[in-house]
Amino acid sequence: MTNQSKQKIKHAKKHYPKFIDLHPVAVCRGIVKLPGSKSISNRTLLLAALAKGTTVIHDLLASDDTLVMLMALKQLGINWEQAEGTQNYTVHGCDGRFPTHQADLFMGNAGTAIRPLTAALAAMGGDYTLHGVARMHERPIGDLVEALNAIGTRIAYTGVAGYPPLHIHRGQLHAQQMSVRGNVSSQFLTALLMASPLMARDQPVSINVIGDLISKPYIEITLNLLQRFGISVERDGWQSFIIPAGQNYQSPGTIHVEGDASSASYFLAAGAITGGPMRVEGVGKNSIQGDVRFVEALAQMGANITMGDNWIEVSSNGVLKAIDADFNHIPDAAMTIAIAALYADGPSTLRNIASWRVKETDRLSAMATELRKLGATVEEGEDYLRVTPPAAMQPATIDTYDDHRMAMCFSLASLDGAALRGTTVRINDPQCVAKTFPDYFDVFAKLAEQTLL
Ligand SMILES: O=C(O)C1=C[C@@H](OP(=O)(O)O)[C@@H](O)[C@H](O)C1
Ligand SMILES: C=C(OP(=O)(O)O)C(=O)O
Repeated sequence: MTNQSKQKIKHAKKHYPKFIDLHPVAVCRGIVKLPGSKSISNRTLLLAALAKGTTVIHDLLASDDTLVMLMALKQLGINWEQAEGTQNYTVHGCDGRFPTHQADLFMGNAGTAIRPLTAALAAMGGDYTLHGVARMHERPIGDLVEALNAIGTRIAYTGVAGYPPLHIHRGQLHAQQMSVRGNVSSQFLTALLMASPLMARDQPVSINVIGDLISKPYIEITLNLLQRFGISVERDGWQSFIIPAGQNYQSPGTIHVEGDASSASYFLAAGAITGGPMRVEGVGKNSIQGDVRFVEALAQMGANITMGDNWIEVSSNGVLKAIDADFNHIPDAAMTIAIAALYADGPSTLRNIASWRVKETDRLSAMATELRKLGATVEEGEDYLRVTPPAAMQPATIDTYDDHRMAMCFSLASLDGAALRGTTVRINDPQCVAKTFPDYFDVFAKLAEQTLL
């Protein structure tokens, strides 16, 4: 990426100070209009770029993760325009072949950008470099690279084997059957699925999943969007997928991005903790995002949930029950449950969340460290977390590890001042929320204001 485009991404960031102090808030009630889904935005951008025809995307997420995808597509020769003053974009598809065959692409820390782009670029072949922030170079990508190189692509590690940066050369595809491990990140399977139509010209492509697949609902998002762009996939459960030969990406014309269900979790939890009612608009019972199932966990904790096609509302009597559940299907929203657990009537256990260790930071370790600062007793297992709420929460300075979800989650420790359960929290380096929700703290503050009116 050129210095100029790096500059643009930097300027797009909302600038928060070095820390934000949040004082106890009594009740959180009101209505929040959600920003667009990160998972849907980045998939849609890439599919629109690969499609034949022009796609108009409504309500794309404005954030670091989508900016790196937009800038990468531009460098790859894709023309797109943003309608002034809106989050609506027109993307002119390349019909399966990027016009530019040489590029140096900065991927920030966006898993939804680097993984699918690696697969698509490797399938086409060329001379491409993909790199990101320091943490991106610690996030595994080896399972994806191995799956692709085994059928003839040429992806090389330019740093540490198994991790970005990567250099993609021109390979020679000699097989149509891929195998990929699914237990580190579902994004590897998503990436192969998205690149498969580029390989299935004359023969079908098959993908076998080796071992367990984590984060399964994200594969449903991928399959749903592939279908909207004209690609049908045959499947045998979560074990194997076949992309029939001769299908090309076709623009659906117009596509609308739902609100982000993971971002919804902070407000929904706020309603459950303080009583609410709290409503989010932009996702509802018709959502294609697995993270809407976050409300099942809140319901299990005793909250009341109502849902329309495009909204979700949470209220409660302010008493939350402890929970012991498997959160493999909603790894991102599960972090919000770890904070809701501070307000529960006993110890809560979050199971099957080993993938937390390879995300924006080691989230199991970070979460345990920061929850303890508030006075909670925390047991950190290899793949689980047990949180025992403190008798009274202690004021704390929370470190965020350049992880947007750490910053957003811990804002909830300030809630329920009415019941004297919330505390003053200082959130260090809050600008990290720019990854998926650049004005999160403004929206959070407005909610507290709405409540006071
Ligand atoms: O495909 C996606 O859009 C995502 C998949 C999940 O990652 P893993 O499959 O690595 O758990 C999730 O944590 C990430 O925020 C987004
Ligand atoms: C894990 C996350 O991001 P990424 O898409 O970079 O994997 C996340 O947003 O919580």
